[in-house]
Amino acid sequence: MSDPARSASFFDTLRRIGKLAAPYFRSEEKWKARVMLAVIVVLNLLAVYMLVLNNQWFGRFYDALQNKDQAVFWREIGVFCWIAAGFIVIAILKFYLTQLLQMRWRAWMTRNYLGRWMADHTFYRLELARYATGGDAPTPDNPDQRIQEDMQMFTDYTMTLSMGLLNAVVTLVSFVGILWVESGTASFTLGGHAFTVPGSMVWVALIYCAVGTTITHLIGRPLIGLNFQQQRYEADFRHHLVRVREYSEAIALDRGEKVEHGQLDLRFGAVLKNYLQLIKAQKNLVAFTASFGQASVIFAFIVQAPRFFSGAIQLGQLMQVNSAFGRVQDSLSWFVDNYDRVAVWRATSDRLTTFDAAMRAHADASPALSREIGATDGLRATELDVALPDGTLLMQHTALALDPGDTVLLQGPSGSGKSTLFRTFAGIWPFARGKVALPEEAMFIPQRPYVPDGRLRDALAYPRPAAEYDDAQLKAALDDALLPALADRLDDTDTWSQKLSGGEQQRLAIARVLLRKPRWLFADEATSALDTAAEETLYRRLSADVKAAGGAMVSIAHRASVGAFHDKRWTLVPSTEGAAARYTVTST
Ligand SMILES: Nc1ncnc2c1ncn2[C@@H]1O[C@H](COP(=O)(O)OP(=O)(O)OP(=O)(O)O)[C@@H](O)[C@H]1O
Repeated sequence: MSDPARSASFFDTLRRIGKLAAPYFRSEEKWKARVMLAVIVVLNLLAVYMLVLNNQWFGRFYDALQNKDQAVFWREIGVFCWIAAGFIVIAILKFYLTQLLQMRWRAWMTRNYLGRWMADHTFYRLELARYATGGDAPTPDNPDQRIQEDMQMFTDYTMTLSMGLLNAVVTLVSFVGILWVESGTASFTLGGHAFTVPGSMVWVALIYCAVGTTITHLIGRPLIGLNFQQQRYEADFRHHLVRVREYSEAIALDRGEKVEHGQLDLRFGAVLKNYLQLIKAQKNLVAFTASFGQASVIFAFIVQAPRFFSGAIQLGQLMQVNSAFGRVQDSLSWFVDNYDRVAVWRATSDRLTTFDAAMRAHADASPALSREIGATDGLRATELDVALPDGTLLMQHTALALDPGDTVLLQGPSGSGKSTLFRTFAGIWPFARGKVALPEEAMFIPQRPYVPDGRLRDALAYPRPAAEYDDAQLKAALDDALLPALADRLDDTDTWSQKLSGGEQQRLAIARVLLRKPRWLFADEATSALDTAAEETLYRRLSADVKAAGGAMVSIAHRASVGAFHDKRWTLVPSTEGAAARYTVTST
């Protein structure tokens, strides 16, 4: 995958961020969102106004001190209390509303992305697309991280950084005026010419911060790419940990701990290596920003010292200029202070942009396979081309038909594409072309059924709600699928995918079929883990059920005994040398 953080220009990134942020403010929640944002902006402006009041207060207060004017001193203490109270109320409101908006925004964005990811098999196809060649659509890694972490970071950073920038700009505008007036005119001679500079401290601040920003950018530039990589290494590490947990039994049986440990070490090593580089880059930046910050504490005093000691200005004015300089310098240093965060923000939004673009590309792609439901009495596949993600053709110009009452055994060598043909019929395989028509949606039993954790009745009814069936129906399905021992455990909650044996999970998948009673059934190695007697009982039942319902069944099975329960054969035969596709399908 390309690294957009490195290639995109700053304005390009801003455009991307705008594109990611805008949909929420145009969504069904737009009025709530816009009003909240407007209030937050007003609160930020008010906060700056309080700073201006505070600066003016500084002037009056220090003058009172210098003049030893007690009456003014106490009056100004009272004024300060009011300013401080306003400041506190604004700070609380600002914090609360900002967090609230951020949370709502994240919730909306997460739901929106989740909806798009789960729709139209996008979650499955994006995984497939990672191995595909030839497409120019971006291929995002670790969608889980993008949905769970990036969304939170994006909304957080967008809010805090944009409000911070707004604050900086408004503070700058407000205090530049004060600084201009209070810092007076500087006169100096250079090369025999006398110069007078109005608002001298404004220029000093500008030059000071321009130098600071440029140096920051030069020192901090590597952080953008490093942050981008860091998130990816962390996600890879986490992903591998999850895989070890999921396949714990298989790994333990294989004695694969050493290999997995090595793999985990490798991934964690990548995390650490990048992190070390990140720390080093950050250290340089911290060294500079800390020096820059410290220098600014005394910088204005040094520049103003001659005017103060010559008596041209009072202590109050000196303090006011110093505080105004501090504010101007603070705002101009926004970039210096936030470089780190801007780098993370940029990396996060780049990752979300890739994810968004991949989902869009998927949604916009017109499927090469036309799939029609309801227009025929049976399955009709015509001109069917099925390929692998890398473009290799498994079968070409294939025509297949399935009529009510048919029971077909799909045969062929391992890896020839039997399951892939099922995926094509199901409409989830994107590398297929041609036409498939079905009378209604069929039910598929995959090679490895998915058994969710939780209550047994939910796992049995999956993906339908368990409430659709009563206890008698659920128990009967378990009995008929040769799982009577589970019939009394409908309300038990467990990690079924780890507790049930392979054969029990296959029987649970068959129990689902018996419960749903589909007319059109595609079973992929549905009984491969069962003994022959159980296999015979279940196939006899399934075949009788679909025939009675006026439908049909296609099964993939390697065991010859299964053939007895099927009237027809579809066979994938290796093609002759030089043929475009690897296999040809014969129907007998
Ligand atoms: N997601 C994928 N990405 C790349 N190749 C894939 C993917 N899924 C399947 N394939 C490849 O497609 C080919 C056909 O796979 P498929 O599972 O359809 O074979 P099969 O005939 O059902 O095999 P078996 O009898 O062993 O189950 C195999 O070479 C497999 O490696």
